[in-house]
Amino acid sequence: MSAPVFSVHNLWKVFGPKAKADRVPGSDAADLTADQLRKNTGCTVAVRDVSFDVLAGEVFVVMGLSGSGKSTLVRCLTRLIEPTAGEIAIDGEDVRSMDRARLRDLRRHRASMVFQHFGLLPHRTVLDNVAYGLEIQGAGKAQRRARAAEMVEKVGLAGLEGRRPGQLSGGQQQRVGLARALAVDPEVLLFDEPFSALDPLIRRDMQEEVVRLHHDEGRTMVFITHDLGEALRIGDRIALMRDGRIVQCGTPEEIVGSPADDYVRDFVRDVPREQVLTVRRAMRPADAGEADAGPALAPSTLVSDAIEAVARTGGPARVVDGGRCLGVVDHERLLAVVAGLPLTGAAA
Ligand SMILES: Nc1ncnc2c1ncn2[C@@H]1O[C@H](COP(=O)(O)OP(=O)(O)OP(=O)(O)O)[C@@H](O)[C@H]1O
Repeated sequence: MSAPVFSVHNLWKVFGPKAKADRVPGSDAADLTADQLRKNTGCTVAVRDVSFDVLAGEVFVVMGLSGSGKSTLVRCLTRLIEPTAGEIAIDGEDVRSMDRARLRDLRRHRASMVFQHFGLLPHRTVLDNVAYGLEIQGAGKAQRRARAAEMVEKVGLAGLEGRRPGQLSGGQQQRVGLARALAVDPEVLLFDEPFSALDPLIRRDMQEEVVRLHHDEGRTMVFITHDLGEALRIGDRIALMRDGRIVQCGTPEEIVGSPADDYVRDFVRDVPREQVLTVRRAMRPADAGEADAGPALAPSTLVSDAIEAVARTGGPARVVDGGRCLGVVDHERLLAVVAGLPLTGAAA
């Protein structure tokens, strides 16, 4: 397992008069309903006793309905919003005790944010917009133009360097925002619902772009979305938030295959399970003779692909890893996944 980049422990953010807000974490007041707390103290709990790690090289998605606390949580990571209580570390360094200079360095070099509203400078060209972050960092002109040109190419905007943001589509503008964040080569990219203003096709395009960039570079990413489909497509792990809490944190397969409670179960109810769950989860132990016959599938094969293999041959398929048969999937197991039935007697 890789090392954590961000490590968050018992984090709280309570909005409201500071003297009152500071007393809420861990107190009885924290258990009041949102309405009662607001009436009694003027405070709102946006993030409530949250702990998680973001591991090096992963896409960590923070998902939840509007108002669940996603933006507040992610803004707390670099103290764009000051946390009320708890601990945050980046590469083991305490973020809450950083002074202004160190914080500036954190935001400029180590954890850059890509916002939903791209924040592009309207009178500057694409190239100059991309170079902007480097300019703030104090890089020389030749160096920043060369680096910006490389990033423009990387996000698929080659040829449009000289345009102004107003001459670009929404998707292209978002690519400029992405290139600008990448140009400073941050350790972590933080995305706050970057694609929610885009139409669905362009949005899909940008999701693929993020996944591609991630595969090419292995850069750590924290990605906020309220769209479950988006979370499942791009997330290595997903933290699902509700009322400021993380109700479940896990891989898409864990969230869809083993929802932690009724809220999560309801949230993922309409997900096509066969497109998220793998045969590793669906398989059962092989009976005598089954370990040597039938098509072989890697454990990471999606159930939807396994259905095709099993339908074609008529018999069970083997789940094979490094030459070893881990178990088998047959019609019954695969149908149980599609139907959302519990998988009893799993092989692993
Ligand atoms: N500056 C603020 N002052 C008071 N309350 C706030 C402030 N910012 C956010 N909140 C409240 O904190 C809670 C969490 O808000 P937040 O914006 O983090 O949610 P979100 O999940 O990002 O929502 P969305 O998807 O709509 O952006 C909400 O109840 C919100 O009203």
